[in-house]
Amino acid sequence: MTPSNPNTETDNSSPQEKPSSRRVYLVDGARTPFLKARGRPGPFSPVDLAVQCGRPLLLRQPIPVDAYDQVILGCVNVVPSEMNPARIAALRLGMGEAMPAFTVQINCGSGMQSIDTAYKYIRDGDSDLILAGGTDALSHAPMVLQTEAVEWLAGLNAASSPQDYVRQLGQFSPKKLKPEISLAKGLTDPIVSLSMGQTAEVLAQQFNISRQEADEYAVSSHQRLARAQEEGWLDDEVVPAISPEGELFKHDDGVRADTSAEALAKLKAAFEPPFGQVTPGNSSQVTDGASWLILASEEAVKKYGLKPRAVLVDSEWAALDPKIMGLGPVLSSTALLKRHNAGLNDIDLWEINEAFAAQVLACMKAWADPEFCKVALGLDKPMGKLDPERLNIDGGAVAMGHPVGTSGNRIVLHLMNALHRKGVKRGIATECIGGGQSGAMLIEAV
Ligand SMILES: CC(=O)SCCNC(=O)CCNC(=O)[C@H](O)C(C)(C)COP(=O)(O)OP(=O)(O)OC[C@H]1O[C@@H](n2cnc3c(N)ncnc32)[C@H](O)[C@@H]1OP(=O)(O)O
Repeated sequence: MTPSNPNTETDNSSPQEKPSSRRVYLVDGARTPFLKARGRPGPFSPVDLAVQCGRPLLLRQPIPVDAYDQVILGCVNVVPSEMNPARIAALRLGMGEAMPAFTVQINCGSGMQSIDTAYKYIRDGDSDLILAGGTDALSHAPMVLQTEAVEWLAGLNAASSPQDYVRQLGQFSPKKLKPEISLAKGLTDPIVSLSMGQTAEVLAQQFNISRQEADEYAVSSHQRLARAQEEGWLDDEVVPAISPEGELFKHDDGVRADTSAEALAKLKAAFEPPFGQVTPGNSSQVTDGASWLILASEEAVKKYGLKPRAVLVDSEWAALDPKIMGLGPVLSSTALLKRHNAGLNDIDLWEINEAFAAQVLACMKAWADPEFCKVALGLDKPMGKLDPERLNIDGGAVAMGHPVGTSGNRIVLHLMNALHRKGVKRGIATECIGGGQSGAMLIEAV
């Protein structure tokens, strides 16, 4: 199974030929700690999370909060009490009644889509300052009644006589009231009827990824994140969150510094029991969290005396068979690399969102596979081996979790900070997207 969608064909124009008339800067960003969903609604709704990290971010920049042109927020699991969370967040952040704000949803790409939309508004001269983010509280994903239960309740409401009412009551069975968890539905592709975890199993098979390889990758994700927390490398990026009850959350709480390949080997397959490779230990965790980035034009940088951290150089989206959605990063980022005449290791740092350990490993193997590169990417020779020391250097979603509408934003935010810490220039952040899409962004530290 190899992608061959014409949308993945790269255009060979140089970056100068794109209509990029204005530079777009990434000025600053912040996120909440990522909090593991533990079977009941967590302390924060999607908007609460966005406000928790948005407020300190806005306060630490010398920009009046009403000077932004707009607010764009990715969110997958919008809760019914927070329709258009972007606008609610903007108002709760005190950005003023006149602040336009809209929400974008492209599954796991939502937090990156908000950045890309902001980038294009600024690049094309329509805006100068945009707050772009992502938020999701997966622990708040609603439980929904099955159609049978809804029909029964409708019948009860429509009863026109006491006899009708009693007859309808007689149709009741407790089984009807068993709720459907909307999250499990949302994480299943409706076109190919595979859960996201099953799509990772497809890739593990196709690229011969062993359980051990996936588990070892997962251990390294935990170790890298634990180290980054210990060394304070996330202190600029993660702002503490305080619940209405006064509980303080300071760190991503899914990390397990003490995990080991031996412990992971004991876990049962989560999606294809009993023989599948994908387990709770080598999957991204189901999590709540939010992230924001401030994007600005050169004019806004000068006007407010901002100190930008990176330039957003270029972005790319790709689409492919939903069954192999996890290979999306290979398509979108190879298109970026081609356009900028770069190889995998010409990029100093990579963030590939860790939907599943096997999925990230499949991307690496696809780039090294001559047949895949020929058929799917139109290349005479393979892209080669991406140096693992350049990839997800401070861990990823396997260790910290994956609030789906947020992660695309988080990886760009973290890449910007990691480029600075390491004193290097170019980075690509890329992610797969349920439904068979992918986004990639090339940024350069300034
Ligand atoms: C485009 C995209 O991005 S697609 C991706 C979208 N996101 C997803 O699909 C989410 C994927 N992940 C999931 O669905 C869930 O995490 C699942 C189903 C894999 C696992 O869910 P849960 O069973 O709730 O996981 P949980 O964290 O409780 O772990 C289950 C067990 O494994 C153990 N475990 C998990 N990780 C580790 C670890 N690193 N080390 C040791 N034990 C571990 C837990 O302790 C737990 O054991 P227990 O039952 O004895 O307490």
